[in-house]
Amino acid sequence: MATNAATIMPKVSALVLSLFVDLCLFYASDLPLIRGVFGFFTRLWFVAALRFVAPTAVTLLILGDFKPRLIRFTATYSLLPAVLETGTQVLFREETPCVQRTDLRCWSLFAAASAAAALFWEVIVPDAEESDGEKREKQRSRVLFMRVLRLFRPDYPLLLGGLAFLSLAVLFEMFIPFYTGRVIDILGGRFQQSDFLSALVFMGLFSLGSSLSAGCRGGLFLCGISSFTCRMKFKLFEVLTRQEIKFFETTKTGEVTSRLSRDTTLMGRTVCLNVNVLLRTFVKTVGMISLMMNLSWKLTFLVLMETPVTGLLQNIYDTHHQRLTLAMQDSLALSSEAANEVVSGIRVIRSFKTEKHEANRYDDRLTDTRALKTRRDVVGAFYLLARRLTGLGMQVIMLYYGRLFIQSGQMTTGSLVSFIIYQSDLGDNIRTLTFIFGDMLNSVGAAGKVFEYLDRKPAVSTDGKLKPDQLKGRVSFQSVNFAYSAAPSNQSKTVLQDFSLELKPGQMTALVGPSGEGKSTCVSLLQRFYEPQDGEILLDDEPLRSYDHRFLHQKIAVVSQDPVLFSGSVRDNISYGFHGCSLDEIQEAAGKANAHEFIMKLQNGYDTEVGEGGGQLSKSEKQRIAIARALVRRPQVLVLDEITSSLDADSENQVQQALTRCPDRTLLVIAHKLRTVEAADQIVVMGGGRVEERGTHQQLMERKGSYYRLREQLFTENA
Ligand SMILES: Nc1ncnc2c1ncn2[C@@H]1O[C@H](COP(=O)(O)OP(=O)(O)OP(=O)(O)O)[C@@H](O)[C@H]1O
Repeated sequence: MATNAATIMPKVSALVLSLFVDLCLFYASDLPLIRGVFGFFTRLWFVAALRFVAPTAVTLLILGDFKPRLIRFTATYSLLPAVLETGTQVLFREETPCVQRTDLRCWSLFAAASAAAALFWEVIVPDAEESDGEKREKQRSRVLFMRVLRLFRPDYPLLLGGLAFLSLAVLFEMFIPFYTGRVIDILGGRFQQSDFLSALVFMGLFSLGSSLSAGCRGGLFLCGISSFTCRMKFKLFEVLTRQEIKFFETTKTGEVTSRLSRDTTLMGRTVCLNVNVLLRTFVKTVGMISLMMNLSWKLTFLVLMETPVTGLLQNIYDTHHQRLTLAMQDSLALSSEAANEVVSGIRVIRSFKTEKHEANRYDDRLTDTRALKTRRDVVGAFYLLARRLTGLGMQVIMLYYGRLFIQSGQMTTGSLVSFIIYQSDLGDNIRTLTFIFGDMLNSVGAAGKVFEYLDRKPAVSTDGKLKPDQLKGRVSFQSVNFAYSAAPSNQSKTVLQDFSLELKPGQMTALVGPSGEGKSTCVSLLQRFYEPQDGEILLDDEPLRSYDHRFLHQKIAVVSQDPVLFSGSVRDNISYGFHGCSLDEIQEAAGKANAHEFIMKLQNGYDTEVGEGGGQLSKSEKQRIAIARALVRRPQVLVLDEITSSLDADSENQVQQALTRCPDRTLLVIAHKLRTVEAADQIVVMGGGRVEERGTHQQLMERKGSYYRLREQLFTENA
């Protein structure tokens, strides 16, 4: 109860005080002193402004804020008398009874009319109550917009040039209708050759100036936008390549490529073009209104009355259009995602013969997009119809009064023609000005997506600095716990549990265990693709994360079971990421990997192109190039993850020999071939995310533990 009173009292006080102030002003406006000082129209509009400002100030002082609906009501209420009087004077050359004496009935009438108008507005276009979230969203849009503008900084000279030409183009353009009117007047009145010629020359000059400036403006803006887009694409690509592996596993390829190609382009274009449109429209509108006022201020006021109606139409249209456009963008993204999936998985699709199914799936998504597009177009068509009808109605009224003004000698035919040409553009310009700011903020949606990636800090940091001159290569996993997803909501199981392992320099360790026990996960952790949730992985007693990223990957080299090659020559692929190595070093590494011979038989030897993803080579050849790529950096720790599965016995022997020839290197091998594992100095059997057994082949066989029991399951060839 007490709380209610506490909230109601300030509101009642604000209302009473505002009414009091307003009534004082209402009566004061009729004082002889005021009438004596101001002219008729000046007094009307001055009092209107005071009657808007005073109650607003009172309410603000008492309540501390001013709701939009209250602003609308106060504006209508204070301006209505001035608009009515001006309109009556202009159109009928009479005064209303209300202006002749201050009458409380007039005051009540205006108050009631404004209340009715405000009520009508509330019912037709109610204020969307802005939640905190929406306010934050708007604030965020503003910040994003300013950030995009700041990123344009290197292109400011181009943009400023564009703006200068923009202003020139608009100014020149504005004078063309004026001279059109003059030509008509000259033709319709007493024809004067010199006047006619000078009007034509000016018209021609202004047209030429406007076209040239518009061309330069467009060119400079487009250059600015394309330079910005290139910069953004590069920046984004750089940031993307630094992200951790998990990011790529959880983010769809379509989404990443769409940000790189579509959103970066959209971001520069929409923001830049919106600023362009805003400035152009502003300059044009101000210029047009002044020229129109010059031709006939009465007609200008009449024309401006159309603005609230078109504003309302635009508001309704924008709300629906934006909603449908967003839905369409999402739907388009889904379609391109479906297409991407098909292209990348075409082999699987072919082998399962699901081409028809995939085509239907794509078609379904296209149908959704089309339905949304149709709805958006229908809304657009209705809006266009309503806008045309309003415009047409206004033109009829304008022509009617224009004729009256010509008859009474207040205008010439030429001025009316000029006026009509200006008017045809004015509505569009005012509409654009009213809504462009909102549009500008909405257009940063794409920028928001790009910034989301640009600001993303990789979960696995790569800012270690350690680069020792000497590295022994001792690796130890110390009580490592790891799950692919650490989020409690995610049901992903723990892959490594209290896992400890020591890899010594000069020793070969074989990691064996049933499928899915976490062998490859150990390798991924060693490469720092992921960070363990608990425990530590040390290299020469220092945590892996403290090493310089490039140094670490040079010292720990991994050859995986499914190596990836990039398009380029064999030589490029072997020296990939290890710039400055000589052909001799490359050939030496290729020799150790048993690849030199087959490379020399290729058409261009080491300069032969391997095709996209190494598609022109066999699996074994790709594998051997990948081994050479690892060996060329002379790594201290070498990891071979099931490489022997795709090598023939001959290659396997050669590689094995080459690897054992380097006595200081730490070697970790994951293999399913007993022949490979037998040679290891230590065999580690994994089970349940832990080390179950360790020892040499001989020791483990004698122990008759899990290694002995599982050997049928562990190795592809029989023991
Ligand atoms: N990127 C990943 N995201 C989530 N889970 C994964 C990921 N990679 C592997 N796993 C899961 O982690 C577990 C261990 O996988 P890992 O590939 O390390 O086993 P593995 O012992 O090397 O198996 P294999 O001998 O078949 O290669 C499996 O249950 C697997 O499903």
